[in-house]
Amino acid sequence: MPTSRFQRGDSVMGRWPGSSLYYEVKVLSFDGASRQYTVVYKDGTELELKEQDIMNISSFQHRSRSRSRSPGRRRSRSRSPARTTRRSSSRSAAAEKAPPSSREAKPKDSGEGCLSPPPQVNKGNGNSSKHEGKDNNAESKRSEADPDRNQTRYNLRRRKEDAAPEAKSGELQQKRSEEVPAASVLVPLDYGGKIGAVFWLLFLPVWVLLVLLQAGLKDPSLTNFPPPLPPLESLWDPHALGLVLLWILFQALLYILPVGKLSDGMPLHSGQRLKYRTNGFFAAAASLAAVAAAVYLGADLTYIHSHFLQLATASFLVSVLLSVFLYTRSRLAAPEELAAGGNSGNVLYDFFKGRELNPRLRGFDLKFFCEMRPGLLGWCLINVGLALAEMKQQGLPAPSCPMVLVIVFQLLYVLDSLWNEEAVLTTMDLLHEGFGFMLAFGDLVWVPFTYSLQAYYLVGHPTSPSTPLLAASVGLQLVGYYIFRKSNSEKNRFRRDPTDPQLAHLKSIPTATGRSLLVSGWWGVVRHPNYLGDLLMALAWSLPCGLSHLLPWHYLIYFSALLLHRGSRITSACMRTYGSAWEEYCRTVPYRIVPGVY
Ligand SMILES: NC(=O)C1=CN([C@@H]2O[C@H](COP(=O)(O)OP(=O)(O)OC[C@H]3O[C@@H](n4cnc5c(N)ncnc54)[C@H](OP(=O)(O)O)[C@@H]3O)[C@@H](O)[C@H]2O)C=CC1
Ligand SMILES: CC(C)=CCC[C@@H](C)[C@H]1CC=C2C3=C(CC[C@@]21C)[C@@]1(C)CC[C@H](O)C(C)(C)[C@@H]1CC3
Repeated sequence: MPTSRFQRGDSVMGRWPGSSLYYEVKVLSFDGASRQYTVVYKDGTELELKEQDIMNISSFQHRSRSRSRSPGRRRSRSRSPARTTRRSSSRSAAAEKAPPSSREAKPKDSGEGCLSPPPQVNKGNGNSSKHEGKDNNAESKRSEADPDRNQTRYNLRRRKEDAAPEAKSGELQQKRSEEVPAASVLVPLDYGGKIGAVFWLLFLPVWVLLVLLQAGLKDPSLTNFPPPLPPLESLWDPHALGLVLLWILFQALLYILPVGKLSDGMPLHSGQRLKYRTNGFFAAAASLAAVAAAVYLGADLTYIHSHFLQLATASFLVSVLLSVFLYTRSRLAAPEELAAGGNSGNVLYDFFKGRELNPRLRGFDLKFFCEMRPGLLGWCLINVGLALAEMKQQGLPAPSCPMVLVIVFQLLYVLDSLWNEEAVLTTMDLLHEGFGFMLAFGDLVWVPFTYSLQAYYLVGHPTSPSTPLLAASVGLQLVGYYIFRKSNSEKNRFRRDPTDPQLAHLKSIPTATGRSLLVSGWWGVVRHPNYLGDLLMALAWSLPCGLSHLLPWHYLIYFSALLLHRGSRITSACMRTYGSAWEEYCRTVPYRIVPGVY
């Protein structure tokens, strides 16, 4: 190899095709004509890499290993990312159980074998877009017709002794779980970075206050925005705080009761799987019984309407205290326990975004609990209180038709998420997000007090929507719910057990991480079919409130923005994790949310 930078036998870092991950490899040969190196990974996988994808080991920052509190968090030297990539077929089953993505890696806690060199890190993120869009339809069709093409793109050659990896997949996964290196992928700052975090920290609470005040106006037209501010002390009510705390503690009690299933979370970076008590439906039933008993004993639920701002303020205080607690305890957490991007070094950004991935108090999972219980069930309770307030205020014998539709639709949404609580364990927040102010505030304030805006609006603003509008609303809810549930369950089932016989008809693309990407079924229609269903439902919740004001459309507008942003974050993160396999997915499934449109 006269003109090559590296010689046969040299240990170098080789970039995994299409990703920003580098693994330690040994040079086998160099082809001067194509300027490609043939390299071999530690597990024997051979791969041809372009010259520019090979780097000197010394150019990588091997940061010092951090302390680890858990024996499960051992890192070892890299095996090939292809280790569990087996075949491209409708199933890449065994591989699916490999440990989670590099997205959970911590920049300051690099493993030894799989690294991203600082200069390259962000380059990979933008790659996907060039493959997206209508122009790739022809390519997409070819891919769909022949999914095996995906595998050949990686140009893998396996050593003879690895030729039948399926036979020992169980053992292999076990090893991978223990040995997976921490890929040191630097995650770009989100939400506008440090300045953005400060902005959101101030803006979100103020926005909730303004929106709620606006909804209380007799004429909540845009011309009357912003509404006059009340004296700040009127927002504070210790009784409201007591009720909020009582509600949260009651939900916590239900959560810890040894009732219902203990579900496995997805494998963590260490390979460990956390257990989650998924008794959400039981909690809903018990809450209903408790509220019914309270009403029977004389509790007046219209208090919720008359003290809406005070209850929201109390919840806000709880969310701030919780965020401070989460941030403080995260300073004591081992780096392995932090979410990717949860350690920017900027206090306000980290406080906002959240540092720790799965903060737990003796098995009590704070993130899962807050996301699924007090806020979601609180939203339903608030809706019931608002329906009673509507009857009282408007002198109705029963809630109005729009009110019934809105609260029944939303109740269905919440009960469905609690019935399928296990599926939440494969969503983005549970898998990748740190728990900080954004989620604490989102779960405890934003969800219960802004998601109930339609009902709050209807209390003071009676509407009489036409029958076709109401029918459209019911239709959208049913169709949206069907798409939402089917797609979420399909992905959850696939992530949990890719060999599930019910998914045998589906095609998937294997990826370098060992997990596969669904490329047919719901996830072959668009890349975020669950968002499509969710958005249709959001539309169904606003329609019964009519078109006179923007307020009842607040959820749809915010939610569209949230999902567009989430979609792009998922794209960037999956691009970092899955590299060219994700590009292949984007080519095969060119549309994101609305087939043929976006
Ligand atoms: N009502 C509300 O306020 C909100 C509702 N939602 C809803 O929550 C649900 C979950 O949303 P969200 O967590 O954002 O996103 P997803 O549930 O879609 O989770 C994204 C993850 O799914 C995995 N994934 C993506 N594509 C594929 C594929 N083709 N095959 C297999 N796995 C794939 C990836 O994880 P990996 O590969 O790492 O496993 C990806 O990071 C949605 O229905 C959404 O509408 C979300 C936010 C707010
Ligand atoms: C503006 C702001 C503070 C945003 C924070 C975002 C959070 C409000 C949302 C992030 C993901 C969420 C999910 C749900 C509620 C809203 C938040 C917390 C969810 C629990 C709603 C019910 C669904 O069925 C769901 C379980 C799929 C969903 C999960 C994501």
